[in-house]
Amino acid sequence: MLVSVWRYSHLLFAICSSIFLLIASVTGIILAVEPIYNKVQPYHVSGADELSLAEVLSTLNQTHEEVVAITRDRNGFLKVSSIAEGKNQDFYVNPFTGENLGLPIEKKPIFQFSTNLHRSLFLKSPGRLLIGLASFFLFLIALTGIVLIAKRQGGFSKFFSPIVKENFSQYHHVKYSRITLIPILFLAITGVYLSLLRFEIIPEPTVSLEVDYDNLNEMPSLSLNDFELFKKIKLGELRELEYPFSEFVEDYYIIRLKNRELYVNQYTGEILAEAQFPMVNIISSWATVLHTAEGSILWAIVLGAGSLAIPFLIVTGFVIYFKRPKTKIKNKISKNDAEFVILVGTEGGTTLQFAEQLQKKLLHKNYSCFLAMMNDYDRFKSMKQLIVITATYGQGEAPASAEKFMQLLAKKSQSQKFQFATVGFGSTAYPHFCQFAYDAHQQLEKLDKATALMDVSTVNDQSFEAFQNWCTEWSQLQEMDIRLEKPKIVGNSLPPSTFRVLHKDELPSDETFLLNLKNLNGAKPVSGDLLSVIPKEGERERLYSLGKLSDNSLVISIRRHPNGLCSNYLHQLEDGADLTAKVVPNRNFHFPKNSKKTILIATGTGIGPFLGMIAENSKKKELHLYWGARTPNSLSLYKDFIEKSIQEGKLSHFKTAYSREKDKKVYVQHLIEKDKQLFIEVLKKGGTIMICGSIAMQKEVLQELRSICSNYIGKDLSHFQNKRQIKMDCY
Ligand SMILES: Cc1cc2nc3c(=O)[nH]c(=O)nc-3n(C[C@H](O)[C@H](O)[C@H](O)COP(=O)(O)O)c2cc1C
Repeated sequence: MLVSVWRYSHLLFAICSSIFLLIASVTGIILAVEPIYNKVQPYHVSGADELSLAEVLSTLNQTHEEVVAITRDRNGFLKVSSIAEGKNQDFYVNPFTGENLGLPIEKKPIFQFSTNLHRSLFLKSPGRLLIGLASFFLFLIALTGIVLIAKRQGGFSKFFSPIVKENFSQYHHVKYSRITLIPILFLAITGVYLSLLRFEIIPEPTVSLEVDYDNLNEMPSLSLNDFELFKKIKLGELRELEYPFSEFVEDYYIIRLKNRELYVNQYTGEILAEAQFPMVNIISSWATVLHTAEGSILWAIVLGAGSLAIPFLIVTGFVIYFKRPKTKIKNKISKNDAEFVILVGTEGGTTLQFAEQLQKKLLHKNYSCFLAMMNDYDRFKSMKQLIVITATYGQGEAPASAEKFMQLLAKKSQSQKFQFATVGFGSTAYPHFCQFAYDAHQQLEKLDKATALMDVSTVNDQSFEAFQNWCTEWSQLQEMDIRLEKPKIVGNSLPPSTFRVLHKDELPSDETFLLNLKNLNGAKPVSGDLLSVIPKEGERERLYSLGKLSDNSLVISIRRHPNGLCSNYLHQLEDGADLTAKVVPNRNFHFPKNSKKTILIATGTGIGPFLGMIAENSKKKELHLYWGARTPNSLSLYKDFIEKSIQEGKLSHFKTAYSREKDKKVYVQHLIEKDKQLFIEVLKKGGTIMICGSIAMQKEVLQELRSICSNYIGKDLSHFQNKRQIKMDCY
């Protein structure tokens, strides 16, 4: 079924029931305290459950005047009902000695109030019905939620794989719903069951036993201690025992155990009648225990946690929904009049905002442009150019608004020829980076009438820079000049800060330099974050990976391009000059705090963020650096730093691969192949591998890692990518 159907059902059920669920869960949290409060009362006598009924009854008969009934409650406390001096009395006893331990626990007013609100909202039957329905909705919410998590994680087998942190609400909504799923399901199912019982939709039969009064015997008259049955029944099995009403043989003991009821002759100890409780009664008893946690501190805590999670999940769920960018599309040109058709695949709505910028600019330049979701693929009579801009979800699957695209492509053929271009929005934090964009592109290539204008372009983490780069390339092919505006959604960078240039280190032969910067105000970046620089007003931003050498010293490693506007702008900055730039958080590429062993792989200027990570490795965790460059001369920029770090124990090993050494070309993937034992060990022990540099290198490295994983670990690389053991920042 379509993800959108599951998602809207999940939301609809939550909207219908949220108020009642909030009331039920808040009162549920209070009521989870009651069984704990009861259980800790001093009426428990350890070992008593092993006593036989015969032993307990003879002790009670000796110590108390006229016992009429005994009850063993779910806390394991034994309560005696007796008549003393003509008065009825209830009290707890020590089953070994018969000692009176105290009066029955009285329900506290707060628990009484919460119980009434929890069960019926103080509205009697209509209230009970509403709460019953809310439980049913909770069950449906949990079911649809399970499917949504499975779809999000890429299948039921990956249900508990680590979650990529997109934002607070989304991350914690999934995280806590997974943890509390079991108690929530139990609460929902047992809640529905108890409501059905209450409304007698599930009838609870009563057991009726028949005694053969014509054959009652008073002989042989035995003492209680000699009743075979009473010697066999342990106190732990007992629920309730009623004494005979009188001394007439027609009156008998009534005994209720966990699963059956018995009548027993008061003189001979013979069983007069016996019946198993019907299955419904046993299920009802379990449903009550599971719903109320009576008698179990542990289960009360588990249910309390489940109740506590419900308001949290309701709030974060609504935040996710309301924060979602709007996905309504406005078109001035009809689909059959447009030469340019932009189709969007989105789930969270952000990709649409990028596409809207492109549509806006095309319309502004008087090109006829139509924008729609990929699920609205149709015959577009005037289309000359198709632009597919799509996110990827699950494990490389289509987002909600593109789920029908592949089928529609096959169904609705265009009558004219057209060109197409595909842009994938995704995140390298996921194993199948932009997979759906590649799949859609491949499918389009198969159409007779369609010709690909360019290869698939990818945009990592909604990078406006990457999208703008694609747009520049695409518009040049159209002989247009399009400069996009940043969509509002791309606002997660911090406000601009001023950075003072402390020092510049240069290697002219490699056209590479290092800039040491000091942040004069504002942002506190972490190594791996990005520095966004706009070299000239109106120009697009360029991003550089930051390394944090100390609180006062940041570093970026830059390759100077002959006509590169930004690299030349940065290059001409002298020591002491100020630079205005923004820090863009890049949380998927921060140094993993909990990884005991980490391998860093970089080529060229990709080493920049790693310099910071090494400098910050004051705990001297095992850290390996693999670095690829053209010649050994390229190392001179970093040599001193690396040697010092090795001496200080901040870097464990350093290995280089040079691609332009006389007769042997070595690339980082060759080093990985050679050192595969280390890579196997790091992956197996939960360590992390971080990759920074060119996309081409990333491809080769991933290929090498993939074969190590399948040949030597017996697992797919995606297993480790899912566990966030592979982190990448490649460009
Ligand atoms: C549950 C989930 C699964 C994702 N799976 C992938 C994936 O397999 N490959 C990928 O490149 N990106 C994946 N992403 C990242 C999204 O494609 C990316 O954040 C995109 O910009 C979202 O665009 P949208 O807001 O238009 O839906 C996933 C995101 C989420 C929340």
